[in-house]
Amino acid sequence: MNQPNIPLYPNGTLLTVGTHRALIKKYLTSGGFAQIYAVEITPVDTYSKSNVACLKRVIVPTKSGLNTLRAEVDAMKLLKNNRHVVSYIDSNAVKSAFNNGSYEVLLLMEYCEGGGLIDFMNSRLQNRLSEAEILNILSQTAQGVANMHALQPVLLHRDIKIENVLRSGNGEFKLCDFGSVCGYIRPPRNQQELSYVQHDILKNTTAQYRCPEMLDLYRGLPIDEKSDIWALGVFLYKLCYYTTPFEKTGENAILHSKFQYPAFPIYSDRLKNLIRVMLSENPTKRPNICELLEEISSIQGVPCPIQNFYLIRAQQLANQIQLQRQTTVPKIATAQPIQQLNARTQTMPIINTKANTSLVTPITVPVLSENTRLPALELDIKVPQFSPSLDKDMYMKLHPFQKSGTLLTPSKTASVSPIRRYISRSPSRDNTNYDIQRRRTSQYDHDQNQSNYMGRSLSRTSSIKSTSALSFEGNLQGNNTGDSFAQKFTNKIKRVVTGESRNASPIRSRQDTGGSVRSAFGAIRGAFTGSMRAPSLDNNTNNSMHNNSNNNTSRNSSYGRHNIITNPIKEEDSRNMTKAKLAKRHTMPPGMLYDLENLEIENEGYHASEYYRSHSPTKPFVTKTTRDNIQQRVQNLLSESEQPMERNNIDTHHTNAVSHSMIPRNLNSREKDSLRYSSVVINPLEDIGSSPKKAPPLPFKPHHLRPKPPPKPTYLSKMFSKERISSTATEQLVTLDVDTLERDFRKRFPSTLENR
Ligand SMILES: Nc1ncnc2c1ncn2[C@@H]1O[C@H](COP(=O)(O)OP(=O)(O)OP(=O)(O)O)[C@@H](O)[C@H]1O
Repeated sequence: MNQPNIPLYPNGTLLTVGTHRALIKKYLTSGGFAQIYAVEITPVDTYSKSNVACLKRVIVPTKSGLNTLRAEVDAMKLLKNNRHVVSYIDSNAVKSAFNNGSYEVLLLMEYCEGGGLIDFMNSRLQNRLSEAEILNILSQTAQGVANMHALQPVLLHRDIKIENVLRSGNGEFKLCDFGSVCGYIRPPRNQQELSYVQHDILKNTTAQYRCPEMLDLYRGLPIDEKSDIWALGVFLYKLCYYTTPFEKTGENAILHSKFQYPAFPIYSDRLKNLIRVMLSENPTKRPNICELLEEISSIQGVPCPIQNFYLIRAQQLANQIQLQRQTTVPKIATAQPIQQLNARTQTMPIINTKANTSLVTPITVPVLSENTRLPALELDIKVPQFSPSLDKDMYMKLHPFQKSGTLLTPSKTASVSPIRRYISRSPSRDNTNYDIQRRRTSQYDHDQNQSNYMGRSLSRTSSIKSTSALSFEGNLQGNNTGDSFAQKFTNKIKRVVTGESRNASPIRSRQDTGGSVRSAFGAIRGAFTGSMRAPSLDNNTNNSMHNNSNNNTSRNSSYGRHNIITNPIKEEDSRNMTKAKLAKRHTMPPGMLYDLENLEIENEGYHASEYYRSHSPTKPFVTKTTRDNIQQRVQNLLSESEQPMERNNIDTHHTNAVSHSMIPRNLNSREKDSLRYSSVVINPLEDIGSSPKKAPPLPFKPHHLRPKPPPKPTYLSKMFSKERISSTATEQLVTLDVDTLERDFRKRFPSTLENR
């Protein structure tokens, strides 16, 4: 849309804008599409209580242009009365008196006396912004963005940049220019859609702020909230260094997120790391807006200004599933409560950063509405603060979120950010900084603890701001043993879905390194499809709550075997699932997996992943046949590893650590050890059959240098006098006659037994 050359309104011009009258006081500037004026309005704006406002005048040459303007106005209406969004006051559209057939749109909004952020930055060319100032600006801008991302369906800004942040008279920063807003953009499914999306992106975004998935649509990734996070990353970089990270390097650098930090000015590693994670090439590795705000607040040492609405939604979803399960029988009863639930909104408290910390401003979180877009942060009811005087029964009746809301502690502790779990203190350009290994110790209870994690790569799966602030009902009762949120969340969801108690849940192991919010969703999906996650995938360990059959397995764990607790009923299923998952993991870029899986589910059989895999210029070309081959190979590997093998057949390609059952009996202990601990990285893409690598021949060890085996207990020498104990023999050990054992024990420790 090009701005036609039209004369400016002279000062003193009186206009009618919707229900307001506006008197032109001063022409301010012209944007790419608009003239901007300071005006005096009557009646005064109810939100700002001011009679000074800003008038944006846009000439729209065509009707389609009018639609674009309508989208901007609608977005502003949705985001009205938010502290960090330029607030909408009124608007109208009239036929233009200057250009035949064109329209003139007048948009009244809150006046930002402080001008643009760009002006503020220009005033600090010599004395660059301090880290505190940068964090303050970023936090306020991110809060504006959070208002958009909290909407359902989500609203993307798509043009976050320095130029689109303004400063109010009292120094607050506000997001403006909603002319590019849109919803989630699914990956285009054909060439036509692709051209359309490409054109739309070129038109509505700013080159330096475009994310990799916008530049390379063949990646088959959706354009979602993470594209705004990328733009915020560029925004943050520019706040620090007054230039964008890809200013000189261009598109190729954006595609692979290659950038450097200038030596000056000097900022903390933590801030630099924040830039790094926000500019992750893989959108799933970028924090969401809530996680971002949690981290910013943590660095600032203030409470996080918002609650993590993504988690709240997940909890609501879990609640709905529980409700659905409870009301499934009889079937007729299900429809009504679920519909009612969908139409409802849940009020959540939100803490204002700058306001008195005791003040709890409720945030309305829309509950899974299907078509309606609901405003995110409307003022609604207040949630009572929990105090000892609060009636316990009343507290128990509260919604779980209200309960957790009552436990919000606006102390420094609450500001501890879980994002630190996955942000390494030392900046690195490697995206693999996200260590998916879960930390087992208590990490985020205390500010002090934060220092313990300096320099460590921590899990990003835990994305809740603090256990005290957001923990679910069940978790509030237990002490925080350091299990990450993801684990608790997975357990919670699983319990919600299956109705089983925490103790009985097989996914409670501390060594469950696979737990994540995603796995929780997997559980939800499992509930929908009727297939819960395979227990063996959870890599559970010894669990005293398990039944006797499991105890045998867990006991084995002390002998260095994998601590996988298998469910005898589903063992076969779970093994198949493991194989399939392994095969799939090996054939796809990990970041794409989840999106593509979802995409295919959404598109009901439309194999978008196939399409994009075969068209992507940046990803290796993996056809279905190749993938099948790989899957086949991985399956072969798995089945081979289950077979006992002779030494000559042992292919160290196949395994990292050779299992006991694979070690032939006729080897001496040294040979066995060297086999057991030989570590070779599996490369599933390598053609296994073509070049089998054999274990290097072991050097001969003279007999006198070999360690002498310890003397065998008498009962063993009787029963297995000729053969060494095999792995199967351990089972027979357990079935040994008690009398024999006691006799042997008495012989070895006579006094102990006699004292009894
Ligand atoms: N509410 C406001 N208060 C004060 N100044 C404003 C306000 N809104 C806009 N401006 C000023 O006008 C400039 C242009 O506004 P805006 O970005 O909304 O117009 P635009 O035509 O969409 O511009 P572009 O598309 O080039 O970003 C802003 O950069 C800012 O300096």
